[in-house]
Amino acid sequence: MIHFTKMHGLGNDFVVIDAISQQIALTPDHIRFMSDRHFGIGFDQLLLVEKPVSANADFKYRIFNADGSEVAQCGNGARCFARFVHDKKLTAKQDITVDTDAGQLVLRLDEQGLVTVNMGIPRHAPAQIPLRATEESRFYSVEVNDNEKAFGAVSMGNPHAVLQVNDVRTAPVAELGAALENHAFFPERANIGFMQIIDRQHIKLRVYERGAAETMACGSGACAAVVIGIEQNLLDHDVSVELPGGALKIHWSGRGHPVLMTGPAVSVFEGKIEL
Ligand SMILES: N[C@H](CCC[C@H](N)C(=O)O)C(=O)O
Repeated sequence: MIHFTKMHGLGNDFVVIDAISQQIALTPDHIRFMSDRHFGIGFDQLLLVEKPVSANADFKYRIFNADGSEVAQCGNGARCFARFVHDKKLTAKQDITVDTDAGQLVLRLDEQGLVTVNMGIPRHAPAQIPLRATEESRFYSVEVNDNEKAFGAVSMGNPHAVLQVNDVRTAPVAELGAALENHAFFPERANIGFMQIIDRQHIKLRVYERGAAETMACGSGACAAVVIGIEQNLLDHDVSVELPGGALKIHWSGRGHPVLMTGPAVSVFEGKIEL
């Protein structure tokens, strides 16, 4: 029997499991079953809370997409992680350091119940995203569905491509998102963002996520869109990102600095499942 908590960050939903007090051995098939919204529990990602790897960290944070793939970053999940370990009294710290497969994050729960995550320093080099490109560029382009598509790309610990669109409501998220997610240009696939610039401090964004399809919100996607928008000189350093599930505040001071993301994290229900 596995005890879990169902949570969400702006509608990007998660099953969160304390894998410190419970012995967990999940296969990709287990994860795909649990993520199924008809035959399982239903989630975009599954988050495991584990013992830290580094001496200075409080926990290890592991992330699995609905398709069973393990990945190294999930921004909305990081906020829920902070709320989970706080509510379960696994820590009394306000600033929580977690190890991930892409480095460390620092999570801060504030008095209003919002969580600010230091999402780390963006990676721009093609080999770090990764991309099948030799030169770094503010705009890449590939042919997809017989059309040339231009986009910015960055890693927040996971790969993101961001296209600018005139209106997110009419953007071809499902079709173009799926085609680009699996394009050969991305050796490890990619999360695909569709960004509408409102002004230099406000964007609207929809994200077709790697391994989960379109979600109500994508925290690392919001960070990636702001970084790419700043790199393309379209945005200032503090941006409100409006996603279908709600808004995130993103701050980035520029190259060599970490991205800070602030937003809510909600627990919905407790459950248990027999696999
Ligand atoms: N689909 C992402 C992981 C979840 C990211 C998203 N839920 C977030 O809030 O950052 C990937 O495969 O890299």
